[in-house]
Amino acid sequence: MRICVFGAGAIGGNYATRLADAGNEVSVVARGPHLEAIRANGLTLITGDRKIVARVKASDRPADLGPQDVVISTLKASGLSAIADTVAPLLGPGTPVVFAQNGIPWWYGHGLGKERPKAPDLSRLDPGGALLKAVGFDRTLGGVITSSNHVIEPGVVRNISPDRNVLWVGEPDDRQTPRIQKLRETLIAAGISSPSTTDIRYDIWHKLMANFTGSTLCLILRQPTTIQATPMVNRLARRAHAEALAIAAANGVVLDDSPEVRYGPKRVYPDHRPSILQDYEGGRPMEIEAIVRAPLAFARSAGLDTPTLDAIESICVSLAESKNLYRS
Ligand SMILES: NC(=O)C1=CN([C@@H]2O[C@H](COP(=O)(O)OP(=O)(O)OC[C@H]3O[C@@H](n4cnc5c(N)ncnc54)[C@H](OP(=O)(O)O)[C@@H]3O)[C@@H](O)[C@H]2O)C=CC1
Ligand SMILES: CC(C)(CO)C(=O)C(=O)O
Repeated sequence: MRICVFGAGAIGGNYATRLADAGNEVSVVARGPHLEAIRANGLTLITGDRKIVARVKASDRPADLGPQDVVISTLKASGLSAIADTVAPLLGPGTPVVFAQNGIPWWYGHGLGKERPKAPDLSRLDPGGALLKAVGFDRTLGGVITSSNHVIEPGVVRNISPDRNVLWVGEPDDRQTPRIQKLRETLIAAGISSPSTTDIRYDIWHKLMANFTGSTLCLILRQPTTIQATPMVNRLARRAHAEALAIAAANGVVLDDSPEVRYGPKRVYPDHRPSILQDYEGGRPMEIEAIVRAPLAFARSAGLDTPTLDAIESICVSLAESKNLYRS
């Protein structure tokens, strides 16, 4: 399969290396020293005691890479304008674009079943409707990630969750189409788990519980995910979690996500600095809109009180704005 991974950083580097190693014709859109290193030495993934090196075509100009069977965007939600501006040369007549990311995606309101309330205004996730114009809903596929990765030096990605390396993919209206089936088979053959899903929004909200109620606290405390093992922080995470569950439920997504499993004593905390904290520390634009503010827009449209999450929101926004990494 001809696959372009657009934004092959921590997550995309992991997926691109595995997909290339499995025999697909993989190209990547990357930039800066990371791009130079990929061109010089290939893309390297270190996972457990394995080291996989893949030679992939790499460019910062999608026009160099040509039409694809599928494009997988692993850009930050805050960086998706790159897709809007430059994706066109990667698109053949039927090329789908998977938006693999954390948080509420820009297309969430499209394909929403009638049994669920209308989504709130999410236009800040796609300013000016640029993604809609450049990609369109027909090509759009959702992608939900569970995998912990860091770019440890240009061209080299370390995966610290070798047993959890998942990419759920789904149509916005949850139809089980041949293109979803084929994509899942391709991912699975490359060692990326891709369970079938009949409700991609369930997976979006389920993953969001980790980022909205846990990564945000790591950001505030500038600590890895292990902070949730501290009793007082753990109580705060549980309060945030209860509010977030209520937001999802009010929007028709009833999650099977018990606080005991997510924040209970049996939980094993990987020593991972969540990507939103990595961005803050690295001075990169932060996914505040998709991970914090959009979910709270759902709370407001449902008339819910969310005092804990409101406090978390105000601190996260203030931190991000203080470094110019987000603008309200
Ligand atoms: N990292 C993790 O462990 C996890 C991340 N996620 C989610 O996955 C998504 C991707 O995150 P992650 O992989 O960490 O992000 P990264 O920043 O590591 O990867 C994105 C890559 O895209 C590059 N890029 C951005 N804009 C362009 C452009 N215009 N042209 C070429 N390259 C570009 C970035 O380059 P540059 O560095 O120069 O900006 C970077 O290398 C996010 O939604 C994140 O929340 C989900 C689970 C875990
Ligand atoms: C949940 C977590 C922390 C790891 O998968 C993540 O999504 C991130 O780093 O953004």
